[in-house]
Amino acid sequence: MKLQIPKLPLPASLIGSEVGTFTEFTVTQRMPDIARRVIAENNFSLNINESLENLANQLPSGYLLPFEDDSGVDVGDWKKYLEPYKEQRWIDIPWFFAETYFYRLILNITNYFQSSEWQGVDPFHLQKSQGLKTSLDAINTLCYQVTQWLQESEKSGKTNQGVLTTLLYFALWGNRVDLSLWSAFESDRSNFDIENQKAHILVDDAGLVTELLVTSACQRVDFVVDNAGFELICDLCLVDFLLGSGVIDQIKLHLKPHPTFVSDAMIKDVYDTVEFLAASSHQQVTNFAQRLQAYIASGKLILGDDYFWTSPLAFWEIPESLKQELADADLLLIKGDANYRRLLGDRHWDFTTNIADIVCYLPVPIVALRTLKSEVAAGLQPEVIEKVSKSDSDWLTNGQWGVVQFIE
Ligand SMILES: O=P(O)(O)OC[C@H]1O[C@](O)(CO)[C@@H](O)[C@@H]1O
Repeated sequence: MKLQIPKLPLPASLIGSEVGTFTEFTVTQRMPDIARRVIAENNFSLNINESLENLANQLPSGYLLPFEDDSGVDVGDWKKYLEPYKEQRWIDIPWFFAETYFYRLILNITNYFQSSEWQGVDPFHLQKSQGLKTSLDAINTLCYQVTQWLQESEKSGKTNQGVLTTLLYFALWGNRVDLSLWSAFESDRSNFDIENQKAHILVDDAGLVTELLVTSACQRVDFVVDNAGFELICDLCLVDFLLGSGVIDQIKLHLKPHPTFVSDAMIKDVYDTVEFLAASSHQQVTNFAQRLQAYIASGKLILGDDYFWTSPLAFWEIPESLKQELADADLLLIKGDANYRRLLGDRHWDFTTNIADIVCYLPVPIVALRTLKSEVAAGLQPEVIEKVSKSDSDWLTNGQWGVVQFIE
């Protein structure tokens, strides 16, 4: 029988008061910057902006701000989550809690849930839409490429495992902080530098994943989605190929129920993205949008959200109903750094810990596609750690290194 929690004793959580860490830098500097960017990029009232500024000021050394009832359906849950941390400083509580609460508090302050002129206003809308506009060339190229791959697979009557691997890599690198690795691809699509991509992957189980998809009778794959923007496009290309080539019958995307972590995708972001693609002047892009619309209309592509995904809970604290739903899938694809942190409970595991001894609580095989943007990891070989840390002192947080980790 599957365990409900990690097999190993839990190490300490990452917290903001760990001097000199990226965690400290995030809580004391990056999060205040994000709060101030919300002020700059929106037209909220003076009152709201003052409260956001107050939040920004409190983060480096101040105490958690109280949570006012704002008619969000998760208010009762948050009151419970907050109980153990009352009257504590932001830098003294677990980092994952601090971040999820911070984003929820921004919505609380900006009246996201309350009936007011700001109800439903996504404070990160500008950044999400810019993410799409700045990657137009890469989107065109990628859509063209996927269409070709689909045609080839239709002609040959079989699925090219190499193509699937490449699409998994796209889904992985779509999560990078910058798109510099794409430059070769953009200028010459036949010259997409797979070798260079591979050299930056610290654990690469892509072969195991494509083998599972192609050779076993996989019918449904679920994605725990991360960011809107270019990353979501890469994910949707993988979705398109899996459904269009008939490898998989059904895919469910698990999305966030409200704005969080700046660019995390919600159901409305998927629809906005499809609309954006449908308005393109390039036929390969509009065709891609039409295929996505058809998958959604036929129920081959399902979009769902759940408040667990915006909660401060570790992955093993997943509600039973959602866990049962994930059990319907043959493979769970987990995207991005924050979801990976949730998988590991955002704790100080030794980086060489067998990841299967931590993530032993899910009812389905999973693959984590994650570029490293935090000091959390497991399942790395000691020689890999030695090599990468010698070549890049910021390897844990600069988003230039990735993992494709499969756990059965
Ligand atoms: O979009 P991703 O890959 O989940 O990255 C978000 C991550 O980035 C960070 O903001 C750090 O850069 C973390 O707080 C978080 O884990």
